Amino acid sequence: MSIITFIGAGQMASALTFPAFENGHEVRLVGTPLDRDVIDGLRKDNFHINLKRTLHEGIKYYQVEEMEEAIKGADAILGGVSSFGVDWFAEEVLPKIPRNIPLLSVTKGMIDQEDGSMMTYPEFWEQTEGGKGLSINAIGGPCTSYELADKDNSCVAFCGRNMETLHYLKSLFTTDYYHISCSTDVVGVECAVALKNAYALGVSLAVGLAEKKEGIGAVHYNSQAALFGQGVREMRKLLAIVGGNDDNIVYGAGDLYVTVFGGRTRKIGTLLGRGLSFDQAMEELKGVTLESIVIATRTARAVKRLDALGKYKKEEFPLLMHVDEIINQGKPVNIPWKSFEVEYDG
Ligand SMILES: NC(=O)C1=CN([C@@H]2O[C@H](COP(=O)(O)OP(=O)(O)OC[C@H]3O[C@@H](n4cnc5c(N)ncnc54)[C@H](OP(=O)(O)O)[C@@H]3O)[C@@H](O)[C@H]2O)C=CC1
Ligand SMILES: O=C(CO)COP(=O)(O)O
Repeated sequence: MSIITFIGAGQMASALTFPAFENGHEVRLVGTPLDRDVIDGLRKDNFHINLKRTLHEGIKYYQVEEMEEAIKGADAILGGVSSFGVDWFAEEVLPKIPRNIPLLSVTKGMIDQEDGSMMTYPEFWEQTEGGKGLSINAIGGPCTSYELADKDNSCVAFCGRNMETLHYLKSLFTTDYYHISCSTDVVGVECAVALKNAYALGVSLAVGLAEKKEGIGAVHYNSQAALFGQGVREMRKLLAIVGGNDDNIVYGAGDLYVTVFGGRTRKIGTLLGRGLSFDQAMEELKGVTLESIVIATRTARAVKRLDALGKYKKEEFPLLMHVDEIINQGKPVNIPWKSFEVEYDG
């Protein structure tokens, strides 16, 4: 038995308590300063108010002030914040983690740099004062939290610098429904699964466009599939730009699929497609975790920098550029269908 301390009681970290606890490990779940009500609720009856699932009896719950006690004696740390908690995690959590135990993070996203390159969150954390010398690993791949809690079969990737550490982390979480590949291509896995959030917004515009035309509930798959295909094409190019292995497109495309059908990102794309302005859509979705806005903005900024430096042409990313126009310039949805046409002679 190992002791695993989960920091951040969001939906995904809480869902991951299922495989960990079922493997016989001691599970300690620590809330962030924003998770107070979540932890209070869990202490009462094990019900997670956001995940809407009852966690296993026997999990230990901690408020943020009790974090150090929860870390004491732990064999591994699971980081559960979203992109919005990345700085808090760097400042308040990383310095408290003993250097001899590994961190596994669920956070999906990347940070754009001045030179147009993109940095993964593990790389970012490794460079912070508190992250120096820590083994920082991450989870990517298609897996929505509530379906993991319901034990639907999921295939994900754990990535990090050291294969032995990844094998250890895998041994903690692997079950007959949670299937884990391991990869030392951190930038490849992380880039693929971060980008899917930007493109999931793009694909779900078609969901809203169909509803705008024919009423709520109307569905058309041709347009969704066209945007899905274009999204995969642009993701592959971006994967090549960051130097990730092309095979990671499996995690990116799989994650795009699950997010379009079951993710929160679908909600914003749908509202925009129906004709709401970006501000109206954001107002309607107040309180929902929407990382797609952050990653689409950052990736588009990186592409525009690369274009300005003469390294790549932004016209090669028409879907990303349109998503960026919608969310950052208040432009209406007007999918650039013709720019998706290509010629291949050869
Ligand atoms: N949900 C899913 O199905 C999946 C999610 N992921 C990834 O996991 C990560 C977490 O997602 P998920 O659990 O769903 O998100 P949630 O919004 O449920 O949880 C996010 C966590 O981060 C905390 N947090 C948010 N903002 C801050 C902040 N400013 N300072 C400190 N803590 C903060 C949250 O506190 P609070 O809840 O109070 O806001 C919560 O503990 C994301 O990067 C997501 O992409 C990966 C796979 C699947
Ligand atoms: O990452 C996810 C599934 O793998 C969840 O996506 P959302 O953040 O859109 O819910």
